[in-house]
Amino acid sequence: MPDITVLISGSGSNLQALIDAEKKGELGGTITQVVSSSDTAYGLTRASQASIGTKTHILKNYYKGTTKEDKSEREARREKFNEDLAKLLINGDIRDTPVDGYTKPDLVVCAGWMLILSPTVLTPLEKTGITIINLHPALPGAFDGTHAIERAWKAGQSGDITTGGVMIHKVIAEVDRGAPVLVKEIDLRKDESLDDYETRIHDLEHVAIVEGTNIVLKELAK
Ligand SMILES: Nc1nc2c(c(=O)[nH]1)N[C@@H](CN(C=O)c1ccc(C(=O)N[C@@H](CCC(=O)O)C(=O)O)cc1)CN2
Ligand SMILES: NCC(=O)N[C@@H]1O[C@H](COP(=O)([O-])[O-])[C@@H](O)[C@H]1O
Repeated sequence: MPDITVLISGSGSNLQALIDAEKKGELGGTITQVVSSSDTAYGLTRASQASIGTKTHILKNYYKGTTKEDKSEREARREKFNEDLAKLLINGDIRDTPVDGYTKPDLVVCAGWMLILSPTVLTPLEKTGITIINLHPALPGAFDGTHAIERAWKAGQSGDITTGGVMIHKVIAEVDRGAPVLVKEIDLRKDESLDDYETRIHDLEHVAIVEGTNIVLKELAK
């Protein structure tokens, strides 16, 4: 079975959907590690409870000793963060050679990973044959980036759009513009609260993340 690494930054409810699918024999791969950009992410607890190995890779640790005004220094630190993330995923640690016993993933799933992956990450992974996909809580070409759920809801309430949704897409340098793997639409309802819309979106995500991951895993098996 293909090995999967899941990238998270927060609650990990989509990671939990993948864990639950694997437990039920409904996931075409094995989640072998979870990498979090936050050391307080509840998703780390979910992974540990499922006996999945976890690692953290935290940008603020690279920024230590700098301030927001140190823009060029922080850009350099972020590049180092990205270089090390690529090594972490490929080698199992931020070293240059593979860790004994570590198996690199076939697929990386961004499930609420809230950092832009630069070419410094994407290029080495592509060269190593690792596919990366992402879950985004909006439709292709709409509301790229962060806070997409609230932005779509506001557009629905103002009547600008009548359909929202989620997608699983391949990850490329251009954020949220990679080829869609799976798109699921829902209606936007006038006078629906943001909380209620968000609940419907999350429910849809938990189906889409499993379905979309399985679609890609089937592609990889060809
Ligand atoms: N190169 C790519 N990287 C990532 C993609 C992608 O499609 N291409 N998808 C994202 C996930 N995501 C939306 O689905 C997303 C997450 C975060 C951001 C963003 O602007 N992050 C900021 C920090 C924001 C914050 O701290 O609140 C940043 O990285 O500086 C945009 C889109 C995963 N990465
Ligand atoms: N642009 C990326 C983005 O907004 N991702 C969103 O982060 C949440 C993670 O939830 P989770 O940690 O409970 O899985 C999900 O709603 C996901 O769509």
